[in-house]
Amino acid sequence: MAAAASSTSLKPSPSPTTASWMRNRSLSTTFGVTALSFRHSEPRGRRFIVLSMDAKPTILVAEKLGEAGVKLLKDFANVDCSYNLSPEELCTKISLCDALIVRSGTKVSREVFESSGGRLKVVGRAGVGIDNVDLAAATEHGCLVVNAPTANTIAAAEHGIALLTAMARNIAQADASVKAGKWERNKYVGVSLVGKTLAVMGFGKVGTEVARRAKGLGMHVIAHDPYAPADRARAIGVELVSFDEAISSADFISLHMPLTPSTSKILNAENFAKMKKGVRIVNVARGGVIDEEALVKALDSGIVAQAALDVFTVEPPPKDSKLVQHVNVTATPHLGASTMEAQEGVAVEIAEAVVGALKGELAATAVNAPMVPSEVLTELKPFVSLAEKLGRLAVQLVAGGSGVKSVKVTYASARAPDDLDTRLLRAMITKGLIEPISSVFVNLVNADFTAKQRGIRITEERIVLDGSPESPLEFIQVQIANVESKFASAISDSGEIKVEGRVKDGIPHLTRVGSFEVDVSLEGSIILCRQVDQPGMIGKVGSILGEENVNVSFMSVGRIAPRKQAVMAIGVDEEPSKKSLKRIGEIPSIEDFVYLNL
Ligand SMILES: NC(=O)C1=CN([C@@H]2O[C@H](COP(=O)(O)OP(=O)(O)OC[C@H]3O[C@@H](n4cnc5c(N)ncnc54)[C@H](O)[C@@H]3O)[C@@H](O)[C@H]2O)C=CC1
Ligand SMILES: O=C(O)C(=O)COP(=O)(O)O
Repeated sequence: MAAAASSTSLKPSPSPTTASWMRNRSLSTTFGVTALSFRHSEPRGRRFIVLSMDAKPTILVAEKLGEAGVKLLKDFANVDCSYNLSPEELCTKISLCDALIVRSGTKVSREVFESSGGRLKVVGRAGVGIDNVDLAAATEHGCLVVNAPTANTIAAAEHGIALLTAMARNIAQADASVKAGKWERNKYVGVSLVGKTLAVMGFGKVGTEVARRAKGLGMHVIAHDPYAPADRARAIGVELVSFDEAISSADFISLHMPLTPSTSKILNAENFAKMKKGVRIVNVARGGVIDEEALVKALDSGIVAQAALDVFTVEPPPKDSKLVQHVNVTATPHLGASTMEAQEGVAVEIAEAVVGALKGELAATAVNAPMVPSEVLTELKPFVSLAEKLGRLAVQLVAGGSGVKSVKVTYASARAPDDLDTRLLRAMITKGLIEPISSVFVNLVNADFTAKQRGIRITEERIVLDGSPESPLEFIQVQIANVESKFASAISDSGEIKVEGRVKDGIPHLTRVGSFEVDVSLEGSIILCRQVDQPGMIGKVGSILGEENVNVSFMSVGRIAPRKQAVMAIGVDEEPSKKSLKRIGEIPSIEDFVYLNL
C-alpha cells in the first residue's frame, strides 16, 4: 500500500453561520419533505420546483379533522379542507399538494402518488389503520406515511365494549322495537357476560384495553396474538393462547388485529366451523378480517348467535347487505374512533407529525421509514451531511459508462456496533450516489428501494476503534468497485474508487481520495488535481481562479513523498468557468484534474 502522505490546510474553515445553514439544509432534505425546495421526479431539467424561503406548503385535508389539528396545520401551511372528493378529484388536486391528511374513508392508491408528480411528500393517516394507503407505492415515490397510533385507542376499546354489551342485551333491536310502538320483553332476553370467556384476537393497544375492561365486567379473558409478549398479557391476567384454542373455547370473540394479507378473512367458513355453537363476535378492527359471506351463513345456521360490527369490507356497505340487515347483527358506521376526545387527540397527533415531517424532522410515527430518535438525530447531523457529500463525490469520480453496481461503506467508530444506527447514513450516501446521475428524488423513505431498483448493491462494514466513543463516528469511507475513474488517483491500491471523510468542528471534511490524504471542507465545490509535487503549484492554480474572482475556501495537498505524486484538493465557493478549468488542466505539471460539484 502506498504511503499516505501529509496534508496542508491553507485556509481556515468557513464561518459557523454558513456551516450550520448547510447542515440544516442538508438535514431537512434528508427526508425530502422540506418546505423550502421540492424536486419533482420528472426527467432532469423538465420540472424543478423551488419554493421561495417564505412559500408555504399546501396540505390537503380530505376528511373531517378536529379543529385543534386544523389550526396547527394552518399556522404552518396553506390548508385545503376538501371532503368527499371522488378518486378522480383527489388525483387532480394532489399535484398541488405537499401533504395529504386522510381518515379511513379515503383510498390513497398508487394513482394518487403517480398523479402527484413527485410533489406529495407526506401522507398523514389521522388514525391507526393504514390499510387504505398503498404503502408500497408511497415508499417507491419517496413519500413518508405517518399515522396517529395512540389517540383513538381508548375510544376504539370503549366502542368494542359498547358493542359487546349492547349485543348481549339486544339494545339496538329493543330500542328499534320500542320506537316502533312495541313492548317485546320476552323477545329481547339477553345473555350475561360475567364468567363467560372472551377471546381477544390481536393483543395490541386496543385489544389490551378491551381485555382490561372485559375483566372488569367479570369475564374470563384469553387472547391470541403471535407477536404480543406473554408477560404483558400475564400482567393484566390474560392468557395468550393459540388461534385455534382462542376461537374454539370462546363465548365471545373480539377482533383487534390490523388488516394485512395474513389476517384477511381470517374468520372464514373453516374457522367458524371450529367455534362453539352460539358464539358472539365483535369487530371494531377492519371488515376485511372476516369473510362476510361466511359470517352470514354462520349466523343463519346459528353457529354464530350474534355479531356486532363497526367495520365492513366495503364502507359504506351496500344498502341491501345481507350481513347488515341480518336480524342478529348490530351495526355501527365505523364509529370506533369517533369520540370528541379521540378526534381532537388524533387531529393534534397527526397535525404535529405532518408539520414535523414537512419541516424535515423525522416523524416518530413514520410507518414506512425507520424511526430515528431525536437525540440520535442531533448527534448524527454533521455525519448525515458528510455521508451525502461523500456519495456525491464518489459517484462524480466514476468515468462515464462505468455503471455503479457495488458500493462498500465503512464506518469507523469507537462505539459498539449496536450503538450506531447507520440506516440514516446509508440513505444519505445512497442519495448522494444516485441524485447527481438521475432525476430520481431519494430520501430516507425510498433510499433502499431506489438503490435496489437501480441494481446498486450497498454493503456496510464497521471498523471498531479503540478509544473514547464520544463522537459517534471517526470517519466514513465510500468505495465503488469495478469502475473506472475519470480521476485516476481516486482509485485506491485495491482498485476501487475511494473517498473518506471526517467531521471536524461540526463540519464535514474530505480527508482521503484514493491513497492520498487531503483535508478540504466539504462545502461549495471541489477541484482535484494530480501533479508532481513541486513549489508554486498552489500559486499557479490560485491565480487562475483569482483572475476570475472565484473564491478559494480551502486548499490541501496530499502527497506520497516530497517531489513525488501529489493530489491537490481545492474548495471553491463559485463554479469556475470552463475556460479557467481548461487553463488549470493545461498547467504542464498537472497530469489529471476533475471538477466536482457538491
Ligand atoms: N373501528 C375503528 O374506528 C378503529 C379501528 N381500529 C383498528 O383496530 C386495530 C387495532 O388497532 P391497535 O390496537 O391500535 O393496533 P396495534 O398495532 O397496537 O395492535 C394490533 C395487534 O394485532 C396483532 N396482530 C397482527 N397480526 C395478527 C394475527 N394474525 N393474529 C392476531 N394478532 C395479530 C399485532 O401483533 C398487534 O399486537 C387496527 O386494525 C385498527 O385499524 C383502531 C382504532 C379505531
Ligand atoms: O384509526 C383507525 O384505524 C380507525 O379505524 C379510525 O378510522 P376513522 O379515522 O374514524 O375513519
